[in-house]
Amino acid sequence: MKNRYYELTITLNEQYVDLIADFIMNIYDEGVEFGTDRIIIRSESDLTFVKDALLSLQQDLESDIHMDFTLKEKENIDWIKTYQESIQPIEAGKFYIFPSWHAPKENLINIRIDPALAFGSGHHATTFSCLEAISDYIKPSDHIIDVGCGSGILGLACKKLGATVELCDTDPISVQSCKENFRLNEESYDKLWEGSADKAEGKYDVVIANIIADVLRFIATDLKKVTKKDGFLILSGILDKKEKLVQDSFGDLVLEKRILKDEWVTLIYRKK
Ligand SMILES: C[S@@+](CC[C@H](N)C(=O)[O-])C[C@H]1O[C@@H](n2cnc3c(N)ncnc32)[C@H](O)[C@@H]1O
Repeated sequence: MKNRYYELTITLNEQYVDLIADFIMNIYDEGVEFGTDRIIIRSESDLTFVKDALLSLQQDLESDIHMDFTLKEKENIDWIKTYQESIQPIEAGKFYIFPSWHAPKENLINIRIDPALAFGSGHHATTFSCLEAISDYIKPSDHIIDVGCGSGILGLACKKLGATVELCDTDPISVQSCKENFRLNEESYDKLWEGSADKAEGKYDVVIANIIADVLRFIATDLKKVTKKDGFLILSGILDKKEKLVQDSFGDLVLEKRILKDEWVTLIYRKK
């Protein structure tokens, strides 16, 4: 891609737009945009030849077609590069989350996630706090479930710490994205399904659910049921104004830790 491009604007009477457009398309057919009283052509090559051809057409026709020309040289923006530069890697707890176009980092546990349709790039406060909690709470011997896995980032983090990992999500796009991210990171999960915690068959040392407060309340019984005695629940996605409601639903457990980041709360419970 060149650093600059040319933009030729031809302003003319509306009734001649089609006629001149046909002529232009015969000599140049890339990057042509039509308006009611103007035609704009963009190219990385100099467009003076199009302007000259139109001037000589005007003379040959000896008609009253009047055209004004503006030929400008403009800066070319590499939108892909600009977009990629806007997605920066992050460090959360023991983890370094980075997109493919960045290099991994030494001395941290690397997780490669490319932005996609599923939630979970690590940039949101809820995912970030969960990654911190995972850094502190997950042991290699743990069997965990990531309920509402999105991109699979939290399950991947647990897998990288040596845990046995199951994941689920009610959204099929998330399930697909989770599969792709495990493949991208050359890791394998132990189980993955479309659906929620009610379809889980086992009991887990740690249950992780970063879902909004109302859903956490709705599936509270299932989340508690699949947690082993003395196991932990890492609950996130809770807006501070909804925290009390979630605490009410999980009041029969022991609240071990509370993390607040921006207006998002993460609660870590232990089942008695
Ligand atoms: C905020 S995202 C979290 C994604 C990822 N775990 C993270 O921490 O970045 C919440 C995910 O939960 C899923 N979800 C919503 N309701 C659910 C439910 N009842 N059971 C399982 N997953 C659910 C959504 O489809 C979404 O992918």
